[in-house]
Amino acid sequence: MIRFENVGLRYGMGPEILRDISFQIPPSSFQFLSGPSGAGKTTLLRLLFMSLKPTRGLIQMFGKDRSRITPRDLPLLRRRIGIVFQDFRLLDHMTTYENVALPLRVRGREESSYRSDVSELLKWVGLGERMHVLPPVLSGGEKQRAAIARALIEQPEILLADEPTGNVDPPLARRLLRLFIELNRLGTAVVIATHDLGLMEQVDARRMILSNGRLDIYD
Ligand SMILES: Nc1ncnc2c1ncn2[C@@H]1O[C@H](COP(=O)(O)OP(=O)(O)OP(=O)(O)O)[C@@H](O)[C@H]1O
Repeated sequence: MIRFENVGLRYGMGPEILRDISFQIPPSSFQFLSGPSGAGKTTLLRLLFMSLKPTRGLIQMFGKDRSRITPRDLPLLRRRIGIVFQDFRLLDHMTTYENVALPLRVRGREESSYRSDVSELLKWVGLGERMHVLPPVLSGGEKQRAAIARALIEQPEILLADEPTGNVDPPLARRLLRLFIELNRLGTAVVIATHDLGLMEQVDARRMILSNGRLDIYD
């Protein structure tokens, strides 16, 4: 589904943040992406989301060569990727329901065609009672779950999550992890960037560890 070969990345004239990174993400796989602060986890997620281009190496996304993907191709390809950013990026003037429905509305879908899907998904992440409130009223964990629901509404083939348990207490972190595992069982590939060792110990999953620009993989 996704293949990186000898990928390198530097910002501007700075040092290479990622060096000779090679890995594949198979469909329906589950992996943690870890490493010390500043190791390049967010940078690698941005390469996977195609919001950055590598400075060298080969990336294939869904069988397409990244260097041949134009800005016009991006919206369609990105629909196959769900992403949860570290800072959630919810729109404060829209309700939780409207935030989650937004990707579908932007595509011109009629509300009647997706209303029940959005409600079901919000119930699945445990926000059934909170769907009509504005994000500023939500707790950190609720915002996190709203951002996850928004990333999932288009049924992506892969979910990328940047420190999804960064701002939540351990019971909620376990609950979010169960949600990701359940999603993965339903067939979605999952990449969770985290430096929470406790979280990683709870699942027997592939670990991709970044340090000093290099990537080690433990299957
Ligand atoms: N837009 C940018 N321009 C220049 N340097 C950047 C940019 N974004 C990130 N960096 C640098 O790249 C390195 C990797 O950053 P990145 O955010 O990918 O690390 P991270 O592993 O996600 O860190 P954390 O765990 O602290 O979130 C850091 O040294 C950072 O300062």
